Amino acid sequence: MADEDWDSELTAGPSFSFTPSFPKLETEKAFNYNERSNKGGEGEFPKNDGPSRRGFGANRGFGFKRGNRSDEEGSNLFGRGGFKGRNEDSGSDYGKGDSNGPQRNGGFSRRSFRDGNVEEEFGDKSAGRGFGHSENNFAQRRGRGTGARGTHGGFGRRDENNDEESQSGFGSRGGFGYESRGRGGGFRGRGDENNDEENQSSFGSRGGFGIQTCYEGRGRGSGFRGRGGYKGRNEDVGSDSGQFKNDYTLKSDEDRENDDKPARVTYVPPPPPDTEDGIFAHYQTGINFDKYDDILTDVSGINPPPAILTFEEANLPETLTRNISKAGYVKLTPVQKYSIPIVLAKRDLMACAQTGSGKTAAFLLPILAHMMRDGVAPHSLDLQEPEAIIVAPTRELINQIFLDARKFAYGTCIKPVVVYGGTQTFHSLRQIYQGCNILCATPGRLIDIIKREKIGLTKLRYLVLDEADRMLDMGFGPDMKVLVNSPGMPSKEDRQTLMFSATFPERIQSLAKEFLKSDYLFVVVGQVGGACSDVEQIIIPVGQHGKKDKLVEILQGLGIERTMVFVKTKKRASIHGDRLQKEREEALADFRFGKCNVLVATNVAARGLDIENVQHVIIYDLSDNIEEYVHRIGRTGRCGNVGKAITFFDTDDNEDRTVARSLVKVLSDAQQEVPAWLEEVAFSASGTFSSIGSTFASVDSRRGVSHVPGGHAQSAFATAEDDASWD
Ligand SMILES: Nc1ncnc2c1ncn2[C@@H]1O[C@H](COP(=O)(O)OP(=O)(O)OP(=O)(O)O)[C@@H](O)[C@H]1O
Repeated sequence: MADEDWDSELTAGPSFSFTPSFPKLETEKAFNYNERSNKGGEGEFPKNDGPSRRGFGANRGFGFKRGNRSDEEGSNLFGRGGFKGRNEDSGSDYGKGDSNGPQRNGGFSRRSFRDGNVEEEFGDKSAGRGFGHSENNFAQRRGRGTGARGTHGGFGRRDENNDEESQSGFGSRGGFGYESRGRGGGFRGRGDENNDEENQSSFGSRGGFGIQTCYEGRGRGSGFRGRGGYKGRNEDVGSDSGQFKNDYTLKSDEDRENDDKPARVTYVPPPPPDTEDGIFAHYQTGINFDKYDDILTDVSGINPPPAILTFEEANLPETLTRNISKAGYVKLTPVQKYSIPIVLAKRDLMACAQTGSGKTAAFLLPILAHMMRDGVAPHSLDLQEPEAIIVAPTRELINQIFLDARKFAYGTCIKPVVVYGGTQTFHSLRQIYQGCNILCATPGRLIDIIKREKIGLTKLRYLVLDEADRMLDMGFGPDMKVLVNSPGMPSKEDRQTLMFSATFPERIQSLAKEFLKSDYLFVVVGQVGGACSDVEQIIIPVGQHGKKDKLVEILQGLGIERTMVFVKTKKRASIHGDRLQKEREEALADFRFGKCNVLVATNVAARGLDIENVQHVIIYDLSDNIEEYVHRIGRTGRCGNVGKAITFFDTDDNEDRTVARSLVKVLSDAQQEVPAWLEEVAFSASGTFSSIGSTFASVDSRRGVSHVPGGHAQSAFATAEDDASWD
C-alpha cells in the first residue's frame, strides 16, 4: 500500500518520536456487562504520558502568521508563514515562523522552515509572488526522509493580480483563504507580533478542513485574497476501495506525481479529556427546545413500537441513566422518543430529523442499553470483534460521535474506539487492540482495517450510518457496499442497521433498502430534508465581485459572535490540497474553544459538527446541492438555540439558479420569508433545478413517489466531483 504500510508498522513498531503510553493490555478476561466505578478499569480512557502535543508547532501551522506586518501600501502580507511539514511527531518547532525578513512587494521575503533536524530558509521571492511554488515543490520533494509531507504545506501562489481562481493556492493543497486588507475591519491571523491586541482578537483564526480563515487587516481596500483550493487526502472523499489501494483520496495528477513514495502518516491525535467534567461537558439547550414537541412525527413501516415520552419509560440501565443525566439530558427530543424504542425492539431504522435535534443519542443510547444488558464479548488479545460499527463521513464528526459514545458508556466495560484517516495507523490499531466494542470509523480507515483483517466482524450486531444519505451516495456508497460484503459481516437479516440524517433524498432511500431489512421503520420528524426551524434564513443577492466586501461588512457587524463561513472548493482549480489532520483538529479546537470566532469551511464541516454557540452561518458560495445547504445552516440553531444563516445568492450564477426552487421550498417550509426576487429566479429557473423532486416529493419512498409539480426526481446526491469539496 502506498500511503501507510501497516504490516511493517506493526512488526517494526512505530518510527516516530512521539510514543503515547498506554496501560498494559489486560489479560483476556471474559465479562458480561459489569458496571464499574467511574475511575479506572477498562472504562477509562488511557492517559497519554507522551510529550505534550502542544509542544511543537502547535497552533503554528501554516496559515499561522507571525509575520511582520508591513504598512506599506502595495506590499504584501505575510511576514512569514512557517511552513509545516507532516512530521508532527518530530517535536520540532517548525511552523513557528521565526524569521524576520523584511517585507518585499509581493510576499514573503523569507521564512523559516524547520523540519525535524533540517532547517531551511528561503530567500526573497519575486515580486508579485508570495512564497509559492518553489517552496512547495521543495517541500514536496522532501518526502519521507524528513517526514515532511510537504505537498500539503507551504503557501501557494499568491499574486497581487490574481483573480480568485488563481489565488487558490496555499500550497498544492491549501485551504480557501481570505485575507482582508481593510484596516480596522480586517481579520488577522494570529500572532503577528506587531499587531495590537485589539486586532488580534478580532477575527484571527486559522482554517481547517480545507479552511483558511481570515487574516490581517491593514492597508486599504477590503479585498479578500484567497488562498484556497483545499482538498484532503483522506477517507472523507470517495475511495477506490474496490481495488484496495489504501488511497482513499482524491488527488490531482500533480499530487500523484509528487507522491510517488508518500510519507507515512504519523499524526497521533491528542487524547481527549479524561476527567469527568471534560467527558460530560455540554452546552445548554435553548429556549426553543420545548417547541420540538410541536413538530409532527411520522413513523412508517409495519408494527412500530409505541414512542416513549420520557427517559424513564425507556427503562435504561442505571449507569446509562446516570450518564444521560450527567450529560444534561432531561427530556427526550422527538427523534429520540421514536427511535429509542424502535432500536430497543431490534428493528432496523431509517430516521430523518432536523439538524441539531439529538440524532446521535437516538442511536447510541439504545445500542448501549442492549450491550449493557446482553453483555459484550470478552476482550481478546488477538482479533477484536466489535459489536457495533458506526460510520460517518468526516473525521471530525466521527470523533465527535466517539466522544458521545464514550460519555454514555462511562463507568462501564463497554469500550468505544475511534479510528480515522490522517492519523497514524499504528495508533489506530493500538486503540483497537486494547478492546473495542463500538468502533467509530470513517469509511476509508475502516475498510483498510477490515481488509487487513485487523478486526473481525462476526460479532457485529449493530451497523450505524450517520449522515446516511451522504454515506450511501456516490462518494461513499461503494465503501459501504464493500463493508457489508466483507468476510464475516452478518447479513442484514442478522444485524441491526440504523441510518440517520437530516436529509434523505428519495433516490438514497431506494439505495438504503439494500442495507436494511424489508420491514425497516422510517421515522420522520417534521419534513424530510427540512431545515431547522430555529435558524433564521436570510438570502442576499450578491454577485461574485461583491461577495468579499459583503462578507467583510457582515463580519464587522457581527463583532465577536461565533460564525462559520462556508465556501465552495473550486472544482476546476488546478491546485488541490488538504490540511494535515493535526491542523484540521487544531483549527476546529481553536474555533470550538473560542480562540478564534470565525471558521471558514468547505462542505467538510457542513454535516454533524456540534459546536456550542455558533450564532451565525454565512454561506459565501451556495452549494449546488440543497441537502448541503440544509446541513450547513444546521451548524447553528442547535438543540433549541436560535441562530441565523445568511446566504449569498448570485443571480447570474447558473449553479445558484439551479438550487433556487429547492431553496424557496426549504425557506417556505421553515416559515421563512422568501424574497420576491428569489421567487422570480426560481420561477425562471424552472426545469433546471436539480433536487427538489428527490428531496421533498415524498416522505417514505415505500409509499410511492409523488412528484412536486414541475419537479423531477433528478438525483440530488453528490457527484463524484462534488466529493472533492469534502476534503
Ligand atoms: N435530550 C437531549 N437533551 C439535551 N440535549 C440534547 C438532547 N439530545 C441531544 N442533545 C444535545 O443536542 C446537541 C445536538 O445533538 P446531535 O449532535 O446529536 O444532533 P443531530 O441531530 O445529530 O444533528 P446533525 O443533523 O447536525 O448531525 C448535542 O450537543 C447533544 O448533546
